[in-house]
Amino acid sequence: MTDPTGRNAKLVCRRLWKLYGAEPLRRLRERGIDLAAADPADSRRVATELGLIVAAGNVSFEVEPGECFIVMGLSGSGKSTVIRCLSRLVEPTAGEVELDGKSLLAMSERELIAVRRRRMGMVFQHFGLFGHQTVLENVAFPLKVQGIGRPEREKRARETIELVGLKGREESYPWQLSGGQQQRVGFARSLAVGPDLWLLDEPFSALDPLIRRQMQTEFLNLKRMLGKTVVFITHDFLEAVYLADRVAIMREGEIVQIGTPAELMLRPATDYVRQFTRDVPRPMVLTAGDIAEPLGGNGEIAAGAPEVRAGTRLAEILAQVSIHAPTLTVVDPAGRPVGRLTPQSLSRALGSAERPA
Ligand SMILES: Nc1ncnc2c1ncn2[C@@H]1O[C@H](COP(=O)(O)OP(=O)(O)OP(=O)(O)O)[C@@H](O)[C@H]1O
Repeated sequence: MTDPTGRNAKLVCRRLWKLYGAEPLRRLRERGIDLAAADPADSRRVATELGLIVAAGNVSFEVEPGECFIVMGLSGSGKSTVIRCLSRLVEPTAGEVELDGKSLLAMSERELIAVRRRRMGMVFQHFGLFGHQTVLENVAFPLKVQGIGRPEREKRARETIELVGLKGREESYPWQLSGGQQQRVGFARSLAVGPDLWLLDEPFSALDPLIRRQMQTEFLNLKRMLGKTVVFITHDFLEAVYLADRVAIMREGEIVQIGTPAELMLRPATDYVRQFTRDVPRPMVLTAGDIAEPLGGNGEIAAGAPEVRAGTRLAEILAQVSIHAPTLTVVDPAGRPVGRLTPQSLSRALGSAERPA
């Protein structure tokens, strides 16, 4: 699908519903509800009256090529349901999922299996490794399923194992590895087929905090290096703001807000979102560009004002200048002025006060 700006979304999820309970579509129809056309609030109300569980209710988002899109929500909010619907491991009740403009819901079982095997890489919380197979066999497995001969699949598996930092452990069994190493095998296995969509369902939740932080950094490096389009599920807001280009916050099967980490922090749509943003160390997440004030009417910049790149984190700026510093000129990567950073905007961003709309 092409969005209004003419860009092509890699993945589109539109008006997706997943209702648990007996014969949801028939029973909703009897009550005059067509999920595709009805007002979502009416659909939800009637579904609830019928005793159905709304695991996903009217979920819509688009993911750009190369974007890391994180779905964040507390337990039971519907995150796993959504990510499973994207690959049809869970069959949606209604809605649309498109990968590169092609409907996944319209695909035959055969086509779907081919897409899953060749174009999607999936990582799960509990690693999902085969305990009786070596690291090499685990990673080569998806290639074996594709019918690729042993020499080629082992070559590719070894390359991917090296990519995730496990060179030398090819002959180990999962039980001989730490949790972090096991998840690296999970990553390698999901990447071995060279997928263009990488789906990760709470990949770090089972890891100790320190290992988790290390794996998050390595995930970011891998993601940057490989340029994959990512949909990532987490219940940890800090993890989401650290890793995401954009975050969708879910509650009771619905998306409450979608935005960049900075947008969620500076302009939370509801108190629910605001609660998550409270504990985030703002200087570590917000950048000069996020809080820059517009330049004057004719793009004037203060004469002699020191420059700072738009992508510079506030923590870095604070380490160099005092909060009482003069106004800074914010410049884009080409050095063009794009805004200004005043002591007031800086202190407002660091306090709890939100930026005026
Ligand atoms: N197979 C099922 N049958 C009935 N209800 C289900 C089923 N799977 C999920 N649900 C319900 O759907 C809702 C969303 O569940 P889901 O697992 O998607 O949430 P989640 O945000 O991923 O939670 P968690 O982080 O605990 O895994 C919950 O109320 C859950 O009980």
